Amino acid sequence: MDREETMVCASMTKDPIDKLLDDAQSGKSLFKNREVLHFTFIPDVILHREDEQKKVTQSLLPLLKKSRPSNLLVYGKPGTGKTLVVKKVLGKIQERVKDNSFPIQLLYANAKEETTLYGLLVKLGRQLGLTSQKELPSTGLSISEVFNRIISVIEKNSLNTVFVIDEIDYLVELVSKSGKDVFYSLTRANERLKKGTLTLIGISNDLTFKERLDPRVLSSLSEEEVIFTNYTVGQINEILEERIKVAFIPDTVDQAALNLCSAMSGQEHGDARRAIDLLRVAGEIAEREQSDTVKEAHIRRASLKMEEDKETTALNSYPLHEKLLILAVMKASGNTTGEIYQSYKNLCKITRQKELTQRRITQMLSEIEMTGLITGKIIHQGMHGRTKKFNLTLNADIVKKAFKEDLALEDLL
Ligand SMILES: Nc1ncnc2c1ncn2[C@@H]1O[C@H](COP(=O)(O)OP(=O)(O)OP(=O)(O)O)[C@@H](O)[C@H]1O
Repeated sequence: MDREETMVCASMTKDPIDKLLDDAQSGKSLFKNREVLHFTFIPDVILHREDEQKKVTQSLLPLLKKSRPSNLLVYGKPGTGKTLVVKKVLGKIQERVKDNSFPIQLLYANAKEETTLYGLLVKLGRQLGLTSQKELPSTGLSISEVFNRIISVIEKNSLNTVFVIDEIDYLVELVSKSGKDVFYSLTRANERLKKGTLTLIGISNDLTFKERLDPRVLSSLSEEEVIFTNYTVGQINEILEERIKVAFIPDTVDQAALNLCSAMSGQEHGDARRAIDLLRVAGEIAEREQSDTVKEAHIRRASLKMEEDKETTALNSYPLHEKLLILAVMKASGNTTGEIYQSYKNLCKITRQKELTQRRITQMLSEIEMTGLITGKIIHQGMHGRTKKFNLTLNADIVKKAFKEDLALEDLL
């Protein structure tokens, strides 16, 4: 075997892990600084949000003058820069007041990440220094006691606190399960505080959530309001252009790819988060392929991948019987509720699960329908009344791939 043949042979037999690592080390990178594409990055310039930045700053100005600002409610569609603007304004204020006698303490929690109101309050309490289980146990106290302990620390240390609660609409759900009055108390905490202050900033992307609030809570939560409008496709394009300058090596993102990315993210309501995510994923795909630039095709593939990832996450988060039911829709001989139930019972038999009643399964089908993974249509059958027919909206391969990890479903895939 001559030298060339030996090399060809070696590259054919190369360990697949080594090959990938070698390619990554020797190959060119398209990114200059990948971190700036992460959603927590705060850019120097926030484009097209001049008005909103001014309003949020004005509303929080009293902090600079050592007094308490009004509670503030910020709302607008997802990815319109709400969190970014609030964090930037608060960061700048904190920078200016850190040496004076009115230091402010920022506390941040995302209500969507918590499953109980108790959990949310504990998260805030920990940031106030109630770090031990003795000071604030993770479970077991009444909600009002947790709240009292938070208020006591603020008072004892004369703290000027700003509670930022992102996705506050989820708090409404948490509150409806327990502690209605605590939400009210939180918005009115200042009336109770003899020393220190508490300002609440609520951020929401559900424009209808206000209608679900108790009017008393609403009036104190939204003493001031700032509404974030949607970005246009052109604005998204400019936001992306700025981000590309700091994230990518010059001239590595094709103009056509940039335009497509803005158009895809701007179509619905101008979601800057989606646009930046799409660009990041496309960049990773292009880099993996060792392409010289990010092209339109990479944006399209990134969009498909993100859609698939979202569906896979949704599918995996279902409990076992919902998963069985989705597979039953896929495998049923027809698509009426009766045929799907028959198919579901078969799958229960194979997996040795105790089947649920038809009534419960019909209800479950409607619940899954609401998430969009299946669609239902009522069919009128003349004198035989009417029936509902269900279809999967997803590609069957995505379902199989998602459920592959679930050992209980092994025999069905
Ligand atoms: N005007 C802008 N200039 C630069 N980047 C922006 C701008 N608006 C939003 N972004 C970026 O878009 C992403 C989403 O922004 P942000 O988290 O502020 O949105 P949001 O309105 O709070 O969304 P959600 O309601 O879903 O939490 C972040 O990465 C942010 O840096």
